[in-house]
Amino acid sequence: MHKAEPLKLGTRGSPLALVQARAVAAALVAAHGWPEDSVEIVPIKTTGDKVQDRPLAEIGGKALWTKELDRALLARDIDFAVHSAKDMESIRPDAIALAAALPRADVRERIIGVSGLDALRPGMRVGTTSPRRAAQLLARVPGLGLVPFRGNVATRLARIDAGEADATLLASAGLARLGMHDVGAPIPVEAMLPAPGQAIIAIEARTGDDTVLGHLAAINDADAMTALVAERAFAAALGGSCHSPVAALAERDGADFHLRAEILSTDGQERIAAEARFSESDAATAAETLARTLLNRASPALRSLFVA
Ligand SMILES: NCc1[nH]cc(CCC(=O)O)c1CC(=O)O
Repeated sequence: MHKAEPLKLGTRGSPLALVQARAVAAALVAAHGWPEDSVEIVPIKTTGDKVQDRPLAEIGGKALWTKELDRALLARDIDFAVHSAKDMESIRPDAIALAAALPRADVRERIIGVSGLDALRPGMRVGTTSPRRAAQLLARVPGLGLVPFRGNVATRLARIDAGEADATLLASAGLARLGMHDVGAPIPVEAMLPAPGQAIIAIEARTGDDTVLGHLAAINDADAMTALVAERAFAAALGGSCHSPVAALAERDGADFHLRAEILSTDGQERIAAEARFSESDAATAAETLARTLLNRASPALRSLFVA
């Protein structure tokens, strides 16, 4: 049974965020057989959207994508919030609960501007402000130039067209959701491991709001949620900031899950990778153990990028 009052879905207002919000609204309406207008999309501008000219790491990190949505959620201006899981801090307020994850899209990165990773040469310029992407690229091609490249997907593509850099990297999932299925070349995860949460749309609601949490449970994808729990527990256990180059990918493998992860120095010179197998019930503990293993193998300098 659905009440007359629509459920309010909070989202950022970027084109990608709005597509993702519509996907969540459509999934909810379909799962419950509700009328179209039973979910209202409420776009909310975040600090991350307002400040476009500086790297995220410099202006305060991932909280800038969530703060205004958190506030609206706790003030009951919205009933739940939709996020790119990749953009969420690894530690979230206790009053906010991870309610559901949509089925994961293509986890791969795509390279735009050149034919593939192998085409990159020292001295070429790649546009990115992601410490992970920068470090992964520098690990492969020392001497690569990096230019700061923020802004939404369309802006970044326009900057390549304008010659501001030779290449850039974007998540395949975001491009596909924007209808750009053929832009750039996909990079195998073996060559470039994605960010924790990449290609997962996550939904948060108020802790204890059992009505809303119950509605959202109907659209949860159990495998995506398990992967997300593992990847986020890994990132949280590392204790890094948005300056710390971290990659992690958990995937179902038969009855179990397989987690691959790596941490890198900012210049890509040091790269520590490891993997683990785990069952659904111990996603978080297995990921925390893997994080400690990686930190133990890291040099003091690399470790200092993580544990305070
Ligand atoms: N940092 C911005 C962001 N957040 C989520 C995606 C892509 C969609 C996803 O991974 O779910 C993107 C763009 C990109 O990095 O290419």
